[in-house]
Amino acid sequence: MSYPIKGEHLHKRFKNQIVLDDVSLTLQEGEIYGLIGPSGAGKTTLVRILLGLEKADSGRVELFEQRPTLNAFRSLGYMAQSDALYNELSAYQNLEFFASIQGMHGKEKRQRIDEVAKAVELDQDLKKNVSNFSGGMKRRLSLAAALVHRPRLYLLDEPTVGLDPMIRRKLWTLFHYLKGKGATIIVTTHVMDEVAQCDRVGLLSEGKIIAEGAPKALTEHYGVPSVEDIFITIEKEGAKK
Ligand SMILES: Nc1ncnc2c1ncn2[C@@H]1O[C@H](COP(=O)(O)OP(=O)(O)OP(=O)(O)O)[C@@H](O)[C@H]1O
Repeated sequence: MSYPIKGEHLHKRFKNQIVLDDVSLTLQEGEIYGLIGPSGAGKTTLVRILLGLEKADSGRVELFEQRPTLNAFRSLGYMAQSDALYNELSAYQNLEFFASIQGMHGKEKRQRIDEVAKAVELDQDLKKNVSNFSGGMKRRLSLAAALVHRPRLYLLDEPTVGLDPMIRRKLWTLFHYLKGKGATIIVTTHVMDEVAQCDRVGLLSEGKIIAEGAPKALTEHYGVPSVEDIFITIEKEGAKK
């Protein structure tokens, strides 16, 4: 079994606030791993450190079992929480830009842009300027940009925020399809019905992973109806000590 991503003993502080406190996690190839936690728990910071966009104060990150290299970064697809799109360009031009910086060109690039645009149901909107897009359309375009170079590992930070339930469901079908093709996905979410679709979840609270495992096994272990209740149970246990 190979590990597309491994973070060991990660610590991060912003000024005197401890944001990550000895976090370790290892993703297995071909799994969907959900990073769950209340607002401010440190999910985005963790994802950014795993990606190399933020530096940990201490700890170690490996991508595809090596210290991160530029080549390894080319195998990543990142969808940030806020859309990093060019508003004055069309959706097509945006995808063309992201495909080009990943070294794609010619017919392959054009075909791939059509493919990813269809996958997120924006194929009819490719000529429109992004400034005319709704929030949900921008989210979908950001996802298409993360998919365009066929990465092996996806880091998706709240990919479905602001999307209606139908589109959300379709995107999850797409995530399962990507997984079926061998991709590994780490996804942050607040949406509890999405949690159940993950192979494993890590519960992040105040900068620590307080529980990790398959959603069903976790809820059974804690004897609670939902993953959300695990946070409450652990908090109550902590308060008793
Ligand atoms: N660049 C920064 N400078 C200072 N503080 C920061 C910075 N980035 C994040 N923080 C703080 O670190 C904490 C964790 O933030 P982070 O964005 O990782 O949380 P999150 O779990 O992703 O939250 P959300 O679900 O709301 O996106 C927050 O208190 C945030 O204010």
